[in-house]
Formats: sequence, structure tokens, C-alpha cells
Amino acid sequence: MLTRSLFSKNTVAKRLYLAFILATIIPVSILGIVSFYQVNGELEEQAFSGLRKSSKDYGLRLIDRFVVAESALKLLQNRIPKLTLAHDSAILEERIGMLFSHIVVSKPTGNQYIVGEQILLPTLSTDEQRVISLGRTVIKAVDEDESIALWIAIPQLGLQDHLLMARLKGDSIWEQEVLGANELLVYGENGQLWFSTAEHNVLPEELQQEVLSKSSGTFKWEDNVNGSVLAGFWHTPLRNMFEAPNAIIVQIQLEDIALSANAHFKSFYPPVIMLAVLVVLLSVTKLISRYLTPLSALQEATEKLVKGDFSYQVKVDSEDEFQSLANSFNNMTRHIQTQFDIQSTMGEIDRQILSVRDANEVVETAMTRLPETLGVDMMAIASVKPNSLAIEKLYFRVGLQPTQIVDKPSVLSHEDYQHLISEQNRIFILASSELPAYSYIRKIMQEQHFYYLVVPVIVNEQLTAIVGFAYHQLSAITHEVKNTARNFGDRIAVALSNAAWEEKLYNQAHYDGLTGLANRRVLNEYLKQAVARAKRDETNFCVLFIDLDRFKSINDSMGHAAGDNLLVDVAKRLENNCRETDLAVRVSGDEFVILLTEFDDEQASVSISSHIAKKLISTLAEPYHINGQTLHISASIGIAIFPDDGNNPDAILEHADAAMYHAKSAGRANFHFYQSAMTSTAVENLKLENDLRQALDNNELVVYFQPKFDSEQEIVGAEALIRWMHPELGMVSPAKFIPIAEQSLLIIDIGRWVFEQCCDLINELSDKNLTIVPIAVNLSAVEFNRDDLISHLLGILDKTQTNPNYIELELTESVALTNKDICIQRMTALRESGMSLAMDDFGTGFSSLSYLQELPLNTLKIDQQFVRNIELGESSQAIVKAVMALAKGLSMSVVAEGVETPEQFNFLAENGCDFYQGYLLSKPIPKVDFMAKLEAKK
Ligand SMILES: Nc1nc2c(ncn2[C@@H]2O[C@H](COP(=O)(O)O[C@H]3[C@@H](O)[C@H](n4cnc5c(=O)[nH]c(N)nc54)O[C@@H]3COP(=O)(O)O)[C@@H](O)[C@H]2O)c(=O)[nH]1
Repeated sequence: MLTRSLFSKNTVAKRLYLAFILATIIPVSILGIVSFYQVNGELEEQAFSGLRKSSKDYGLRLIDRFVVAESALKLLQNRIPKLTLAHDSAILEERIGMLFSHIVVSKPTGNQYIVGEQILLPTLSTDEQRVISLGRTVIKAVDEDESIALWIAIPQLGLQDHLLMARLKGDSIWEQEVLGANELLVYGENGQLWFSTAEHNVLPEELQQEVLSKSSGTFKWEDNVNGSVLAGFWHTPLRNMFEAPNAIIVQIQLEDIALSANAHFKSFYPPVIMLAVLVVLLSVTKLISRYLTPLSALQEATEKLVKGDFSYQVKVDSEDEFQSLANSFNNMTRHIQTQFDIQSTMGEIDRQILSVRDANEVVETAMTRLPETLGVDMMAIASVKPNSLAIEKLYFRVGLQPTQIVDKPSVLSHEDYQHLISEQNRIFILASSELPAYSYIRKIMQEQHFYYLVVPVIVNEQLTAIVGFAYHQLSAITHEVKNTARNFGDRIAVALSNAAWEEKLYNQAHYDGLTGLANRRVLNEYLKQAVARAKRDETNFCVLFIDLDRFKSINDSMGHAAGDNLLVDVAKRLENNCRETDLAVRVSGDEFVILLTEFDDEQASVSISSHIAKKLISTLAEPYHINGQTLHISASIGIAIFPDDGNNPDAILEHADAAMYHAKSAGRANFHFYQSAMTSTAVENLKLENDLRQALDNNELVVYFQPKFDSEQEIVGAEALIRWMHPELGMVSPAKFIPIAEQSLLIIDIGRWVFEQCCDLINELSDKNLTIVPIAVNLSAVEFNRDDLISHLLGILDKTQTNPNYIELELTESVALTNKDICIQRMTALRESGMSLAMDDFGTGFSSLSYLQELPLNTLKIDQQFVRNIELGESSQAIVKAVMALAKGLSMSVVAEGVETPEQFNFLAENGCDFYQGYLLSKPIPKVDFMAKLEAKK
């Protein structure tokens, strides 16, 4: 079964098997077949040569028998004269009658029958008679009725013409008993058949000729009667000894008998060969199986190894190289398994180092996985408190029992600490006999005649942990174990330093570096949780958005360090007024948020949050002692309540912010609950106002100049127009932020700054010797109405040493709406200072013409909307004409603004307009471009 599966699966087995067959079975089979035919041929040859030899032996014995017969006759020859006929004949007959049937003395006078009845004697030829007379024996075959008789004739000694002739008895001469299974044919050389044991001459004519023609030989033929027969023949040289024809002896044997050895051979040889082949096959199979079974087992094990099954062990008991290969393989898989476990443990630890902030989790993973991987008898990890000798936490595990954790188990001795620090970056082995010198071993591990592998973990030159592995056997602390211990020590070091670093990063990411309060990120997280909890429990929570009033001025006047200290103190006061469950957050510069959670209903939310807001406002308003100075600051607080004021973190925070702006715009140092009426525009404006406060300091404002032209399109002046490059919003239109600036009074600072910029331009033009043209500065009603207006403007003119004749102030009709007398007084003072005055946007206000008449104006600016409508019809044209006529009547010059088309320009020019301003001629341009235009004019 195993063998079959081995051969079906294993290609090597198949090939080996095939090779063995090619190398053994085929040669064996060929050898068998060749041997078979060889042996078969040999046996056949033997059968033939046996027949030939048998014929020869028979022939030689035939000669012997003729010699015996001759000798017997010769003996008789001497005795014949003495014979008394009757008595002696009887004796002779008895003695040699066994050889001869007739013995006759042939005489010229008649024949004397010594033995046997009277018989017709063979006729001897003259030659025969002659040779007999010479003493030679003649043997003659005589054809009798049904057979051939052999006669032997010798001379009768001493008697002329007397012959002694004897007829040989067939029995004695042919000696049939020696033939066995053979048939015998004896021919005379003339082809006369002398004797045959068969009934007739069985030889076919052609074979008989062959027999006669060769001295000896063999042959085979198919006998009609007996089937296949084999024969051997030999020419018996009777002529050498007698006067006789040679006798040809032919012995015949049935093939079955002659080749019985072949038959026998055929019957046993193929099975023997088959058996041999079978034995070879079995041996080969056994051999291949013996060698390939381990190979197959190794292959199977390798496949399991590839699939990650390292626990599989190959079982090979062949007690040869395969077994040692299997043992090596098993050792290798064990080693790989260990390595794999180590790598996977280290990988897990690495992952945790990367993903987990807490080094304890790394330690716990190591305690779970390393003991088995490293085959330790005991393992311990002690974390040492930074900058101390105290062991903070001890993890230890005996064998594979559960890990035990002990908090603050003991304190290291100074000697121990020094020893461990001195072993930095090393691992070392201690035997239990050395323990008295190192008491820390006792403190972190058990004493049980162990060998200890110790890894001190040093981070930033501080001992932060001790890792210990205990083994009963020193030999178990292999190179691999040491390496792993070292690697693990390194990882623990990384984990601990990472943890410290992570903690630092975490704090940086979650806490404000200056005040230590939570930051916006934590706030967002808390808000999410608060929303989820409040939704689940159907409770309320409040967000208090706190902004310090005029903090910027403290920063500006006392420096940023003082500002920072103030913020730290503010943070402390906020924290002190919060419950533990509340969250105080610094969201940006001077903005803070307090999250008050878990109110049962809105009423409680309102009363408690307003109470806390009041408390905070009064607490924050208390004096601060910073850098030896006493400071005061107030705070504005906006309150939003979940869920009425917003049902998600962003909304609730945004609305608290809006409420805070509301509180600020309502006079500062107070708090305000969010109301839905605080539209997004209002909130946006409040934010813009806040940003605008920083804009001047942050150099976000810039002044552009829009040239004014005469009818020849020559530059005759310019209007200063402010631009705001907001860092987030991009270019903000003055149409949008000037009203906010006016509302928040920021226009005062801004207006003065623009005025300074214009003075600087005039001075620069002068310095560069360029054409100086009057520059018009917009003056808002808020600015105009301030008492210090004139002193401020004059102060700047004085400071910058600017010629006021080059300054034109553009006022809108609204400036004159409040107090007519003061207005005229202020305008008169401005005129007297040397500056000129223009009425901007003329025609849009409702000032009476009589009032206009009283104002000390130099110029009227026709509002853009009238200019734009010029092309629409006669009524607009009539207004424009009327305004120009009015101006002429009042001795004022006229500036048309918003001139965008040549038609407008032409109409205005035809009707006596003095100056033109508009995109047709130039858009407002940066200072450098404006100066370039003036340079070109020069
Ligand atoms: N108190 C101050 N007010 C200022 C100051 N700078 C600007 N402003 C006022 O803001 C309003 C918007 O000004 P601005 O967007 O700059 O628009 C001015 C021109 O760019 C624009 N203009 C001029 N020519 C054309 C034109 O052909 N087509 C067209 N569509 N607009 C044109 O008109 C504005 C100038 O208006 P005015 O002041 O009335 O001459 C605006 O009311 C400014 O006054 C500042 O420093 N202080």
C-alpha cells in the first residue's frame, strides 16, 4: 500500500524503478533468452554428437566382433583336420555356434559343413579368392531372402583351394542390447542395408546419400511414422582390416528422447528466469522503497514546512544517512520553529511598540510568549522607577504558569544599581553560586539553583528595567537565547523610551504648553462624549466661551512674557473654579472654554452656568501681580447650552463663541447666553472685528491709491483706499470691514494709520523729486466726530513733516448730521490747517443745500451711482448736470467717481466736470505702481 502510494506520488521512485528495470530486468531477460537458446542448442548438439559417438562406438565394437569372429575361425582352422566329424561338429557348434550359424570348409571337392545345415555358400569373386589365398580375411554381405547375411571367409591352412567360410549369426554380430532406445541401421558402403532394427530402411533417399558420402555426421528429419527423429552415423573402416566394404553405422533416436534434456531444460529454465526477474523486481521495489520512503517523508515534511507547520517531525528509522538527514531536518524545523516564534514574538512586540503607548503591554506580551519560545524555567521583568532605585513593578513567570505581577516589590541596592548600569549594552550569565554578590536577582527571581541570563535595560543612561531568564541547565542558554534576550532588551528599551516620548507627545498633543490646560483637541473629544452622553441620558451640558478683554494691550504694553504669565494665572483661576468633572481648555491666545456637564434640565443649566460665569468674571477681574506690577483684566463669556443651542460639538462651540462676541460688543466684562438671533452674519462680523484688531499689528492692511485725472487724462491726485489681506479669508473688501471698524472704533487706529501712509507717500514723492499730487484720505464720521481729530491729524502732519496742502479729506454727508456747529467748526479748522475738504458720495445723503452752502468744502464728488446712470437716461444726466452746476455755483470743483465708460467720461467732460476717477482711467493700485505712474508723468 505504502509502496503503491510511494510509486504513484514519487517521480523519483518511478524513474529509479524504470532505471532499475532498464539496468537489470532487461539485461537479465536478454541473458536468459540468449542462454536459453544457447543451452538449448548445446543440448541439441550434445544429442547429435551422442548419436554420432554412439554410432562410432558401435562401429568399433562391430570391428571387434569381426576380429573375434576371424580369430575364432583361425583357431578353428587349425583344428579342422583333427575333427571327427560328428562328435567334433557338435562340440564346435556348442562353442562357437554362438558366433556363427554355419561354418563350412569349402573344397573343390565339395563343401564340408562343420556347423549348420547345408546352405548355399556365397560366391566369391576372383579377387576375393585371390586375397583369401594371400591370407586375408574376406567379409561378405550376402543378400538372402529377407535379410543380409554376413559371411567371413579365410583360407584353410595348408590346403590349396580350401576355404573356411562361416555365416555370422545376426544376434552375435549386431549386438542389439547396447542400442537402448536407439534404432540402428547398418549399410554397406555401396548402400546395401546390412541390418536394421527398424522394420525397413527408414532413411529417405537423399539422407542415405548424405550418409554414404560423408565419413561421419548427424542429421534430423521428419519421419512420417515416428515424427521428428535425430540420427548420427559413422563409417566403420572394415576395409583396413578385412577384405570387406566399410560398414556405415547409423543410429537413430526419436527427437523427444534425444532432446529430452532440452525439454527438461525448457521446462525449468523460463520459470527460473521469471523467478529471477521477480526476485530482481521485488528486490528493486524493496530497495527503492527503502530509500525513497525516507525521501518521501522528508518531502512531505518540507511541504508542511512550506505551509508553516513547523511542528511536524519526520520519522525515519533506516539507520543510515537518511535517518541522520531526517534528524538534521527535524533539528532544522525545530530551529526554524523557534526562530519563527522568536520573530513572531519580536514582531508582535515591535507592533506594540509602534502602536501602543503603554510599555506595560509590551512587557505583558513578552511574558506571555517568550518563556515558551526560549524554553526558560523562569522569566522576570522588573521596571525601575526613573531616577530612583525603586522597582516599580515586577512581572515574573515560573515555567509556563500564569504571569504574576507585583507592584513596588523592593528597592535595588546602590551596588546592584551600579553593577547593572556598568553592564550597559551587555547581557551576562550568573550562576546561583554568585547570587550573594548580586542581591537584585533574589529580589526579582527565585533561587532554585538556576543559571541566570540578565539583561539590564538602560534608557538615557538610566536603569529602566531588568530582564532576567533563569535556566536549570547552563547548556540551555544557547547563542540563540542570548541573542533573543539581547534583542528583547533592546526592544524593551525602545518601548520604555517610546513610552516616555509618547507621553511627552501625548501631552504636547493634548495639553497647552503654557498653561497646562487641555487643548482644543481634548475639548473636541470631550464635546463628542458629552453630546453622546447627554443624548443617551437626556441631560444638558454647557459650554462657556471666555475671551479676555483687551489682552492685546497688555501684551503690547508689558511684553509677551508678562502676557504669558497673565494667561497662566488666568488658567489657574479658571481651574480653581471648576469641578473635577468640568473641563477647562485653552483654545487659543486669550480664549478659554469651560465645559460644564450633566445638568438635569435647561433651567439648572442656565442657573448654574450663569452663576459660574459670574463667579469667573469676578475672579478673573481680581488684580494680578505680574513681574512686580499689578494688572487688571476683564473677561467676556458666551454660554451655549446643549441641546437647545446646538446639537453637535461644532455648533455648540460656535454658538458659545458667538455669544461671547455678543457679550463683548455689549460692553465687555459680562456674559451672554446664546440666542438664535445671533445670526451667522453677526457672528461673522464679530469675528471679523476680532481679527481686525490683530490686522494692523500683523501687517495685514495695505493702502492702494486710485488716481484722479483731469479732462486731459493727466493725473491730478489720488484717493487712498485701504485693503485687508486676511490670512484665512483673503482680500476683505473695505466696504465690509470699514463699517465694522467704525462700529468697534477700530477705525480710529486704522484711519490714523492710513493718514500716516499718505503723509509718507507725499514725503517720498517729494524726496524722489516726483510730481506731488494731492492725496485724498477718507475720514469716517466716527473719526470726524472725535474731539481729538484735529490734534491727532496735525500731530501726524507735524511728525511726518508733511505739507498739508497735499492732503484732501473726503467726508461723507453723514458727518454733518450730528452737530452742525461743531461740524462747521471742525471743518473750518481743518481747512485752516492747509488741508482741503471734499464731500464724498454727494447726492446720496439728505443734507440740505442751504446746509451745504455753509460747509467749507473745496470739492464735491458726484457719487458713482449717478455717474453709472448717465447712460440710462435724461433724468440721471439732469442730476449730474445739476450737481455740477451747484458745485460751480458754490465755487467748488467737481470730481466724478466711478467713471467706467468713455461715454460717461465724454458726457461729464462736455458738461464741465473738473476731475475724473474710475476704472476707465485706473483702478486703485499699489503705492509702487502709483509712484511709477507719477514718475512717467514727470
Ligand atoms: N474711512 C475710510 N473709508 C475707506 C477707506 N478706504 C476705503 N474706504 C471706503 O470703503 C468703501 C469701499 O471702498 P473700495 O472698495 O476701495 O471702493 C472704492 C473704489 O475702489 C471704488 N471705485 C472707484 N472707481 C470705480 C469704478 O469705476 N467702478 C466701481 N465699481 N468702483 C469704483 O469706489 C470706492 C471709492 O468710494 P469713495 O470712497 O466713495 O470715493 C468706500 O466707501 C471707501 O470710501 C479708508 O481708508 N478710510
